[in-house]
Amino acid sequence: MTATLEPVRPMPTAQHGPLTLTDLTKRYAPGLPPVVGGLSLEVRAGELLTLLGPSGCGKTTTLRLIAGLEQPDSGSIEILGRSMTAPFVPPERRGVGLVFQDYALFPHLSVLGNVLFGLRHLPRTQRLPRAQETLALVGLTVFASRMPHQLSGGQQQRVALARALAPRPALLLLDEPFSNLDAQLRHSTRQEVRAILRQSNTTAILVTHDQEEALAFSDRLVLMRGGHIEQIGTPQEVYAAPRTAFVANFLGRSNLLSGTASGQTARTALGLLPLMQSASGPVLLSVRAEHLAFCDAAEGVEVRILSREFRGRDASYTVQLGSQELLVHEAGGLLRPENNLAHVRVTHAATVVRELGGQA
Ligand SMILES: Nc1ncnc2c1ncn2[C@@H]1O[C@H](COP(=O)(O)OP(=O)(O)OP(=O)(O)O)[C@@H](O)[C@H]1O
Repeated sequence: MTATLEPVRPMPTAQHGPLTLTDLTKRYAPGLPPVVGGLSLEVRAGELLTLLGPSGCGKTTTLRLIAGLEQPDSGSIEILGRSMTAPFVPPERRGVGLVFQDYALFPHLSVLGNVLFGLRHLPRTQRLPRAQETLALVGLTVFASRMPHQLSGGQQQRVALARALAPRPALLLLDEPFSNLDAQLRHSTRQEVRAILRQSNTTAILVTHDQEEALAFSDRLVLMRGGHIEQIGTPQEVYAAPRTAFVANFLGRSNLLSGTASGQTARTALGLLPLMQSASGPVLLSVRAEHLAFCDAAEGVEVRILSREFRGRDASYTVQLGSQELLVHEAGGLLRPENNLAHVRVTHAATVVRELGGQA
């Protein structure tokens, strides 16, 4: 992976980002709630953005709308400042590359043939150099004459990536591209693809329902729920400061705890907790499972260990505090027996996910 790929398309200006979605709405059937409802989003040049959310929240539909494979009911899509929706621009004229989970390589064409296929619009003399340059970018030069079935899943996915990148799209759309790969290959392919996109300064949108993938891959992630954006931000921002109980639970494991806030602290069943943001009155707080720690009796509150699970790098304990069950993650082995009393304390400031007296 030593080659670089110079963009030939006009670089987006401050006014013309690679993609702007405004109030995008899509219903598959009249009368039913929209699958994508009033979604607005600005994607920045060279950004790796992830659409993350539970099954059926509208991720793939959003991607298909951007690609032109579906038409929105209302709202607009602009790519490099050009409207795709008024009038409707067909997929092949959008300058958008697509990579799907099933690679969709042509089985009867070699690796080089697959990459050349997407370059038919170029003058003949430019096609071969461009295909070779792109194969070098994805580290597959030595496999150019192989047939797809002679490659591993990860290599096939890199061919699919090369085929999508070769025309130098303004925007690359990746729909669950790693989900057909086993755990180890999935991890290494994800890292390789990320490095390739960075190196070619490609703007890309990844769809996934895998939170670990979204956290590792994205510059910003968009957490979707029921066709709308629940929260958008860098992975660190969204993980550290979930704005709603849904986000807190979807991204990582959180405990939701009620309390009474007064400025930067709240009184809860776990004692007086520091808060990430100030609030007053009744609140719902999120406390990450890894922000609860077992401790000596003098430092924490008493809980009963109900069950435990070994997870490799840590152990997960379900403990009972009064009528509430809490999740505690502890690094190291499976050290604590079930059905025993223990003590826990909170090690980090809690996040206010809802002020119960006022607005959400
Ligand atoms: N062609 C279609 N006709 C009717 N309903 C559809 C169609 N495509 C998707 N849907 C419905 O729209 C909703 C959103 O689907 P979509 O595929 O966008 O979700 P998703 O977030 O990508 O889910 P997943 O992670 O399971 O792929 C789902 O309820 C789905 O059943």
